[in-house]
Amino acid sequence: MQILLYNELNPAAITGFAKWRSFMEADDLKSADVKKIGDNLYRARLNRSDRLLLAFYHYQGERYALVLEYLKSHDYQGSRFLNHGVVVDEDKIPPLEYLPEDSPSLAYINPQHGRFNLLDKIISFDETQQAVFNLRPPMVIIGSAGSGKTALTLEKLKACPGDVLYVTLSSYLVKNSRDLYYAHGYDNPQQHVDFLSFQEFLESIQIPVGKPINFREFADWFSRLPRPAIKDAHKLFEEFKGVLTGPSVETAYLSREEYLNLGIKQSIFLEDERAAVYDIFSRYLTFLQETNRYDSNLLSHRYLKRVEPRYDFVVVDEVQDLTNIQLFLILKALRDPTGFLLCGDSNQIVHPNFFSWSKLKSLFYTHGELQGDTDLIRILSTNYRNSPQVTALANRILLLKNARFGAIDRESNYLVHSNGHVQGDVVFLQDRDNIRRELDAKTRTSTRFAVVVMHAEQKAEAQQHFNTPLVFSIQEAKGLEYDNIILYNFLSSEAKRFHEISKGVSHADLQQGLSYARAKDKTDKSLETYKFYINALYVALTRAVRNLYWIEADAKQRLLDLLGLDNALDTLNLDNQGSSHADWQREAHKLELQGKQEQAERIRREILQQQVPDWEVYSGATLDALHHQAIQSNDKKARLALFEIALVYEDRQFLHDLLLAEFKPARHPDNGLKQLQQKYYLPYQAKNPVALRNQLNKFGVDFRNPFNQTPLMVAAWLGNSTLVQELTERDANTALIDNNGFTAFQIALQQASKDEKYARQHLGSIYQQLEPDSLSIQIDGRLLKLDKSSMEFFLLNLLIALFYRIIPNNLVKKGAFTTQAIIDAVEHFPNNVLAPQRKQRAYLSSILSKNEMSRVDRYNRKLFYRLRQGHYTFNPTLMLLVENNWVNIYDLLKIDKLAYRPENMTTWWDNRHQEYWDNELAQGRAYLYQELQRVRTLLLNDALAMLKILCEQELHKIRDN
Ligand SMILES: Nc1ncnc2c1ncn2[C@@H]1O[C@H](COP(=O)(O)OP(=O)(O)OP(=O)(O)O)[C@@H](O)[C@H]1O
Repeated sequence: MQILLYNELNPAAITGFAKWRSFMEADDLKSADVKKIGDNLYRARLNRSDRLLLAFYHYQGERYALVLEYLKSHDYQGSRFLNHGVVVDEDKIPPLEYLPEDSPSLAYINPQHGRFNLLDKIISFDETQQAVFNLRPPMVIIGSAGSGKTALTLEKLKACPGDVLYVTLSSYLVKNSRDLYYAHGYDNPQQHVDFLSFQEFLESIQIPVGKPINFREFADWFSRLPRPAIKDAHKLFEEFKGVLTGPSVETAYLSREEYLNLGIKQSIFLEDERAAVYDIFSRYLTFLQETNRYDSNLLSHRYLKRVEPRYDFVVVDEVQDLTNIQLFLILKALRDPTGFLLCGDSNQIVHPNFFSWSKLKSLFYTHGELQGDTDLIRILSTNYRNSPQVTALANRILLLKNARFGAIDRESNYLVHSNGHVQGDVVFLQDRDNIRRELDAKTRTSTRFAVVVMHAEQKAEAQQHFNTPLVFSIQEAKGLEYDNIILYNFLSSEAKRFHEISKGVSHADLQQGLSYARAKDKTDKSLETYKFYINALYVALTRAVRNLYWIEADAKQRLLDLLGLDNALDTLNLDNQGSSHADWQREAHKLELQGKQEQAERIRREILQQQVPDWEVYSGATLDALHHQAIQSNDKKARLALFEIALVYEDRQFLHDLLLAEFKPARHPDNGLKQLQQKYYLPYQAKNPVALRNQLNKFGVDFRNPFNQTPLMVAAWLGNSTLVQELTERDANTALIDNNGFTAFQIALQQASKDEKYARQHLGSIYQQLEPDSLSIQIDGRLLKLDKSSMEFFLLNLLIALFYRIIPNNLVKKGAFTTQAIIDAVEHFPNNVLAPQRKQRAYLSSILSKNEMSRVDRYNRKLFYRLRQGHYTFNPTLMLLVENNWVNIYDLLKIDKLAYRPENMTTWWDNRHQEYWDNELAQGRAYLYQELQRVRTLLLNDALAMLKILCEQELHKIRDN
């Protein structure tokens, strides 16, 4: 057997490793003392106290033992791979006698290299990947889709200490990469990583005023222009982004003269159209201003003055999707201008954005600190995702592109080898009724088949034949992957253009391989547009992991022949393909995260047949209306509803109002609670929650009950870990809030802080599922993402959860949150939720004071305001991103709702001495309001004074000139 070692392990530091290794290599399991402790997880004994964790795999007939972790002194508790709290009773486990027969196989193992890397899965880098991994930044990694760029960059990122940024355009990719980085409990105290979308990166410099403009809004505005000389909104939008505002880093946008003088290959519009384009562009600038929208290129240019160097290392993924100015802005955030790694694939550009690797290089040499001929670029050419059959076809497209247009630059000039661990097929089909019917009938309910067309307008036609909700235009398909892709009339819809593209190219040209030569016709004005069509085709078919079903009405097109597709089948026989309800729910969720709302909604409507509940959900305005109706008019139904809400949210004011209105049940909240349980919450406590599952299927996983709670919130409230698990598997949204402003996670923290049994028995098993990845906050007008791995994330969530419970009783003494209150709240939290060192008084006090808003500290998140010594409340200017809206913390948590709970009283509705305490608390609340207002005024005055100084400086400058 062969032994591979996790790349972060140092064998020299593992006592007894060499001896143990020799036992394993000789397949002597007995001497190596191996015992199975989990799913493909084994422990081996090195000596009396130290252990190794391993897993077995095979690859190409060979067996491998992969050493994952070195556990000193039986430290199973500290393992990344074991559930915290797990007890491994070694004496009770028999030693392993034979190697497991069913060990999983790996897609690839590099026999030259005794190491492996680990993200969500084991990765053994091939020689090229390994060579890149060993390089020092700066570097640029180019590779086809599925060549391991993201995997490699993330591994590279882990090796960089300090403040690190991972940034890319798509927020879905950001989430994915973040999950890969933290997979299997990865933790690196040497670095602080921000995972940001480009939009978030802009917001982290300063939250812009207004909203970013998107194509839909642009097209809407454009359609209202009186008789514009240019008709194509999409093309214009691309020109504005890619030509007028994107490329230059010196000016925000090209002047009319500069634009009119652009070379023939620098614009997608002909010379005689450009004056009209510029006229529309001028109006576009006014439109942006008038509607409070911003263009991210123009904003990037403005932010060049504002961005500060704050990162030691930056990774930019999918760099080809960014414009020069956007990239330039990102790199200006570097402390050392050479600390970057960019990766991308110019063949995947489906916008005419004039990107080329050589232009990118010149950006660094002209504006960056790079000198001479630093060899920045590395190419990855093995594909680990697509089947060899799909890769072979993709390669022919690259050859054709090269033969027709020449190399755009040397760096885009490479073919791809398939790793070949998945096999598939390319099936070329005639566009006939029987074929479409067969495909539709067999695949319409499968999440593994998607239809791709060239233009958005073609989707309607495709949808007449294919009933799957998974129909995408090429713009939408970018970044997606499916086992099977149906390419529908991709060429026939643009037959003329593809005919142009294939003109003058022969089979012999494609035999010659790639050559680095310029395009045959240098004045070819349509090059950039054609490049878009050929790239679109490349992107479309590389979405197929295994099989491609390519249907064309005109199967005799020259380009098809060049690709070796000369014999279209006119019959097809497929096996029935179908996916489960849960698969479709997951698919809808995934598409939603990727911003593909249209397809996600179709899945929900047509496949999941989701409905909107027929009951009223009370929150915000509907709750106010209910209150009015219940109290002002003698409406029994409304009174009962308000009573139930009072019980759910422990709202003393509502209860009080109902008592005054002589609603009798309000005198006996305990009876009311019992009925409430029966009426609403029993399904959540059932062992086999059939009724609840029916509701989930009917209304979706995040439906709201009348009290504005989602099923996940209720499950968290009850501490029902089986249900939390089931809901998380159905992708329940952890970011939603109830009427208290609490997420399911905060509800669990609140319960655990007041109930020892809950904390000990339930919190540990639901915590990770409920915990959102991060919390976005706004401080000093800038976005900050508090990652869940940080203590600030934990503390802020905890204090939000404790707000209504802790603050009132302290406020009557003019106090707020104290370290002691936090210690009491987390006392029974298990160690996997909060490590013992994080429960220590000194540590908790240091986190509170480090994040006090006036404290000078590089990592101060300014979360808290010190009301008096040892007493903290939230910074009054703190904003949180809640359900996609920025909300001030004191609009989320309402000071008016604070209610005093005397310690000697057993229930929250006990109203003895209420008047006295209400009075006391009213004074406390007035004090808190006053204090917060004072802080806001101080900050405002400071800001005004600063503004005055800046204005005066500017005035002086103007006068001096
Ligand atoms: N050496 C390897 N051995 C096995 N699997 C690998 C290897 N390198 C990459 N992979 C896997 O191949 C898949 C594609 O990798 P990755 O997503 O990093 O590619 P990419 O180049 O970023 O693709 P895209 O441009 O489409 O985003 C991933 O599942 C990754 O784990």
